[in-house]
Amino acid sequence: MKIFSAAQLHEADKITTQKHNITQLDLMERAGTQIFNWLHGRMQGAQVPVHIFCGIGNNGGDGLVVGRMLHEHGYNVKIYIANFTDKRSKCFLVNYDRVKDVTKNWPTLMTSEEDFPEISPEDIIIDALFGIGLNRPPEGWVKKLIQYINSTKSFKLSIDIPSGMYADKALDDPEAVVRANHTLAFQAPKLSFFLPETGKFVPYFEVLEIGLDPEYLHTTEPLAQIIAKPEAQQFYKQREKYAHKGTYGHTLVIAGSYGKIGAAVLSAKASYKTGSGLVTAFVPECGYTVLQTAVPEAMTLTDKEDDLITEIKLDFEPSAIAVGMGIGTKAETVRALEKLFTTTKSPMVIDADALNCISENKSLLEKLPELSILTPHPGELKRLVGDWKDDFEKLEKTKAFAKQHNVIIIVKGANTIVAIENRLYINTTGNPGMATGGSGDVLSGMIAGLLSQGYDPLIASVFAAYLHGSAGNQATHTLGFEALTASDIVEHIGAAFLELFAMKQEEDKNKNA
Ligand SMILES: NC(=O)C1=CN([C@@H]2O[C@H](COP(=O)(O)OP(=O)(O)OC[C@H]3O[C@@H](n4cnc5c(N)ncnc54)[C@H](O)[C@@H]3O)[C@@H](O)[C@H]2O)[C@@H](O)CC1
Ligand SMILES: Nc1ncnc2c1ncn2[C@@H]1O[C@H](COP(=O)(O)OP(=O)(O)O)[C@@H](O)[C@H]1O
Ligand SMILES: [K+]
Repeated sequence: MKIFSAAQLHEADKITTQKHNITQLDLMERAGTQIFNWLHGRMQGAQVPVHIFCGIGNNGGDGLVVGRMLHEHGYNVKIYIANFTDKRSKCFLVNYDRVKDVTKNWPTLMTSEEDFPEISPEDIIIDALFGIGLNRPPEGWVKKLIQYINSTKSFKLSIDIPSGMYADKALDDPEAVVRANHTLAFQAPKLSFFLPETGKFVPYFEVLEIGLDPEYLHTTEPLAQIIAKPEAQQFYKQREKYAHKGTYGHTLVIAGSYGKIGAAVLSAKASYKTGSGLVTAFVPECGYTVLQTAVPEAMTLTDKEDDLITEIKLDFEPSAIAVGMGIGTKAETVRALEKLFTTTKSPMVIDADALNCISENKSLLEKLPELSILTPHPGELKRLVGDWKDDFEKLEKTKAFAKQHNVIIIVKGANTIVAIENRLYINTTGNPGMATGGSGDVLSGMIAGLLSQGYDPLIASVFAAYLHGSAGNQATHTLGFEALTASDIVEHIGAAFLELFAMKQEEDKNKNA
């Protein structure tokens, strides 16, 4: 699914009305009807008071359509207009009159704090104050209205976007955003829903199709793409009946130092669990017995040094490499990395301390093989690309860096984001239980495992991020969040693959019935 900017959505709106011979008003009616259907399906006529707060733009217009329909279906609905200016949109005005025609009363106009209505905790609030047309932070009594709405215990449903938030830029005032329990977004989610500073205002959302011109949506380069199950299913490559272990590549995991050999264990296991045919771990001498015991399936090569990696000597050509987990940043290790970068032809995942080595020795950047996959968490990213003022600037800097150095960057976090050239892919799986030591090591092993099987670097990145989050989700079914560890993510990689097609099997069964 694609994510569009506010400007693109307004353009889609315009093109849809021109090409499909419908009016803006028809589109608003469709949008309002979708919201009404959503509510009606859940409320089934319940007489819970519904308070709809409308602004004076098209978001307010949507609120008026919903209010009229709720009234027509016998609901207990009250409509308020936050009349912060007289410059009302045309469609707003038509629907304002339609409400009067149906209810025989004008909606309640609010022009100051004195007009705020009483709201009981069990009432429902619909927030139609501002949509994607917000162009400055809400101020004065309108900000107070938002704070008043937030102070109630009522269930709050935002139309299109929580009022006070922008679709594609940073928040001006976090005190002036509706704290929606749920958001119903038209046609596509907004980029701000997925970034830590703004996403916290959108704990749950659903997308409602309103039939915008498919050609425009299909051909327009989006701000970002969402990777959910339908996309992930398309990435999967079926294993062949006559395959042998050589068919699925030989992954090399270069990881560990004294006290951090576990990083190599997790990564090597994750590569195998993701389907790599063979896995070799390259570790300092002190890791030999640990590896051979903890991952008997893996072959182990060791450095000549006991407690760190100083020279990577191999007796085979790996089909993919994951390097950096727990290796430290000592000068000898940096030299070993430099040699690896300049001599290897294998696709590579560069993680953790290898990234820190690069940050401290920027000349290494020029030596990175094309389309290497860098997997920084936010701290490592900052050291690579410099500080940012907000999440949106972080993404811009990340894209610029990826383009300049011809690499893929995986920005890890609650919504892991993959950047390549000017494009962004946003992962949708994962949970806060995965904020636990070693879970990143598992991800690098998984990416390398997919690379080894011949997945191209971009697909390996987005697919591994998806499967990693999905494995974490599967693990929570029996463990919850707190008890989840990186090893549990590894143990549930199989379940993540199975889950990928669980629905499909159900559908096939139904088809055959
Ligand atoms: N293609 C689409 O996406 C469609 C969008 N529709 C709705 O239209 C919305 C966008 O409508 P609009 O562009 O009219 O914008 P909004 O309804 O978001 O409101 C913008 C209005 O509020 C004013 N305003 C902005 N910031 C303000 C502030 N801080 N204080 C006071 N006034 C402020 C603006 O000057 C403008 O008059 C969408 O979010 C959606 O709800 C639907 O009606 C139909 C189709
Ligand atoms: N709140 C969260 N929701 C979803 N995924 C998360 C969350 N926190 C962390 N993760 C995932 O866990 C991994 C953590 O990686 P990292 O910080 O490198 O851990 P470590 O260095 O301990 O291996 C990343 O893949 C990240 O996306
Ligand atoms: K809104």
